[in-house]
Amino acid sequence: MSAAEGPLVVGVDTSTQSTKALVVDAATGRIVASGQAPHTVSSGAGRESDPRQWWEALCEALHQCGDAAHEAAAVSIGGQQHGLVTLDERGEPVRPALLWNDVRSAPQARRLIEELGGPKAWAERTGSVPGASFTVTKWAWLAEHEPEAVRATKAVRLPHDYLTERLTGQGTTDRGDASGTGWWAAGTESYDQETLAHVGLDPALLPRVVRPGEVAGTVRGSHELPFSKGTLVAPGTGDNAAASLGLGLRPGTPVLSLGTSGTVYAVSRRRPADPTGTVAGFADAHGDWLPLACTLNCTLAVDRVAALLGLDREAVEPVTGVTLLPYLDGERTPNLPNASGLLHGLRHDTTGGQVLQAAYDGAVHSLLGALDLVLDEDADRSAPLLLIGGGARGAAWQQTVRRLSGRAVQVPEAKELVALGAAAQAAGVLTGEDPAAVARRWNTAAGPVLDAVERDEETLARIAGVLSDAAPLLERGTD
Ligand SMILES: Nc1ncnc2c1ncn2[C@@H]1O[C@H](COP(=O)(O)OP(=O)(O)O)[C@@H](O)[C@H]1O
Ligand SMILES: O=C(CO)[C@@H](O)[C@H](O)COP(=O)(O)O
Repeated sequence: MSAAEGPLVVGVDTSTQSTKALVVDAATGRIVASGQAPHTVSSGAGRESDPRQWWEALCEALHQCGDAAHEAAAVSIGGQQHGLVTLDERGEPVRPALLWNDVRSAPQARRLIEELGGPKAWAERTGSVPGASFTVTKWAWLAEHEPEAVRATKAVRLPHDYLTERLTGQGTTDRGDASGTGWWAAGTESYDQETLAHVGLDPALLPRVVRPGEVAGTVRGSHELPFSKGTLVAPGTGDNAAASLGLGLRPGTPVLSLGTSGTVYAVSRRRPADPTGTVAGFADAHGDWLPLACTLNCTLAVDRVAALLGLDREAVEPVTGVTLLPYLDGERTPNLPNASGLLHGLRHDTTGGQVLQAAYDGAVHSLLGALDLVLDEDADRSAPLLLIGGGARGAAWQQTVRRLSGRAVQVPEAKELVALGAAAQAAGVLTGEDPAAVARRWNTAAGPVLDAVERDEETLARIAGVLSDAAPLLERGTD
């Protein structure tokens, strides 16, 4: 391994299933060392994780990076969005964090939309119509179901804030992650006092919103971490905003991310406000906007179907009449929080491989339905879709996206774009450079382009038909 040409920076991705850390040469983008450690998520009624596990996973991932992490001059954390972290007066979690894919707060979401002016008013004020993923609905759920936990809460954080604060000792967040709470006003770029008062959350419990490019703090002395005391800490951001930095995205280029969540998004110069709620009007970590649609069921749901069938995830066969809506966790796009998975069209000659392909088709259909909605009128609709996230490595995912989108697909060779985006942000606070320009200099989006194929309109129409016909069942759920 040759010596680094520039200072070293650390980028972290603390997502739903694991925490990954990269030590990167800020001059070239070369990955000098990496580490990864898993987390557990509860199953059953909700989706929860103990934030202390994220910290332990961060320490483990950094230790795997060895001496390189110790030499780093700056660090930044990208993390799963929306999760509600409640801390007591000692900074310890009051209870496990409620995660983005916990749909128990769907009734609170409906109620808050109604009580605070309806969907259009919400979209104009906060950029988004909140669904069960948004932090504000989780806080309302907690107030209703565990008032003692709310009373014990002395600080409210998002997942990336929690880890950043454990590094610096200061409560901070950034505009990208704050925009997914539902209590951040997109027009004024500040906490929305009316919403906070309505849900009984004291603004003093919230972190300071650090500006893009500003230093959030420095690493305080810690025996657990390989960092040197005084290492700069960048603002960090939500994982989708971090990946958009990591790709060096310019406005109008579409991204499709296949991880625990499926997301489709693009950077925009215009502040989004979609009153249908399909597109969340997030801020990015850069000063622009990140209109985004998200599904709850992506790689984990399809892997679960493969496991049920006893098949390898690549063992797909072409489908004719089978439809599978893989809404194992309920769904957010379309907004069906009570839904469960639905299989239609089974015949004696249907094979397991066809059922598996139908699961991929169902997962991708939801994302592609939102693709045009996240793009500005002036976006280039023939540009290749950038395909990222763990699923982008899989041939079945790649072929399904190609066939159902009818677009060329580019698969960046860089695997960890969230962690790379965080590293680019860390490099930015160190050198004063624009982090997206850092990522472009690192050439992170480079990768093979798979040509466009004819769009499979028949499959898209069949899935849309089943979705529409099954609406009452999907809305009702199984309880
Ligand atoms: N080679 C592969 N082919 C298809 N899917 C893969 C491959 N490698 C990883 N995955 C999927 O990627 C997922 C993890 O993706 P990742 O983007 O890291 O998730 P998250 O950020 O939500 O924790 C796993 O659920 C797994 O199904
Ligand atoms: O809720 C959203 C976006 O709004 C999700 O994209 C989460 O941010 C979780 O991301 P992954 O763990 O799937 O990367």
